[in-house]
Amino acid sequence: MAPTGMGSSAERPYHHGGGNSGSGNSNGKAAVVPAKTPGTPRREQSYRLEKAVQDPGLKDYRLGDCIGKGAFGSVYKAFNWGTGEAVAVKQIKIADVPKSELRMVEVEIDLLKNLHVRRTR
Ligand SMILES: Nc1ncnc2c1ncn2[C@@H]1O[C@H](COP(=O)(O)OP(=O)(O)OP(=O)(O)O)[C@@H](O)[C@H]1O
Repeated sequence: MAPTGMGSSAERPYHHGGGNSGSGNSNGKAAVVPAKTPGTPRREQSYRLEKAVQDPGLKDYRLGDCIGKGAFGSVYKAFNWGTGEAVAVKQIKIADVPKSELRMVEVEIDLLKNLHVRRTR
């Protein structure tokens, strides 16, 4: 995510929703969004063993288990040290994104930045 230790293939964090987490580097992007409400279908089991790269730009967050995978990235459980908020961090390896899809990824990131999901209980 995007969060961590990066060359051109590394991922840079890009986050929102609960904290002041730094800027990361310029090679990848990550988004931090509130975790979905309980009961939302997830694919947690299959990704338990995959570990997130703890990007310095996400120093305010502790990244945990991988809870899902999309076309270009992985989503991890995360915890905001400052607020105690549980969030989901999506890491996208920019090097893996075809140039023709980059714009779409940027649009998704903008959407996620403005997304605020509240727990219902
Ligand atoms: N905020 C969230 N809380 C909990 N789980 C999430 C959250 N966001 C994503 N996930 C999980 O991570 C998976 C991957 O999400 P991601 O947004 O990367 O891809 P997608 O939208 O499902 O697929 P694609 O990348 O093909 O569009 C989701 O299917 C879901 O299981």
